[in-house]
Amino acid sequence: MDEKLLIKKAVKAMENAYAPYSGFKVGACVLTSDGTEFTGCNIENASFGLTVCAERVALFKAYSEGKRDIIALAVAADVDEPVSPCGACRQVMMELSPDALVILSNRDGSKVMRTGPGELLPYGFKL
Ligand SMILES: O=c1ccn([C@H]2C[C@H](O)[C@@H](CO)O2)c(=O)[nH]1
Ligand SMILES: [Zn+2]
Repeated sequence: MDEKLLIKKAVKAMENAYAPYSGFKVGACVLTSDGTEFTGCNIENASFGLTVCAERVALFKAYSEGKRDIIALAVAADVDEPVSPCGACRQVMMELSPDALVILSNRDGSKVMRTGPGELLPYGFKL
């Protein structure tokens, strides 16, 4: 797996962020076991609670195309330090991509953290 390339794609997806309210742009790129990639960006709404994060957009795109075997998820935001996913995305990652390598990046891939859903959400809720 080319982690650098996956980060690059997350950084690129950030450009499509629709974030007129927060100004906080995020991009994501999911990689599945057959090599397919799905990008995502955050999409905000005037009714703030309807906002969807970049991570969930990318994960939902993969699932909606029948690709569930997610091996990696790169996330990048337009900030100096690697982005930290919100609690909702951690919960979704735990269920939809439990074994994925999660790569968190800053705006240009110069600072990166490697983690996973289990580490991001210890004792996460399960049914
Ligand atoms: O990991 C994160 C953190 C935040 N956001 C989005 C949600 C909202 O549009 C904006 C500010 O919270 O950033 C993401 O997409 N992913
Ligand atoms: Zn989120």
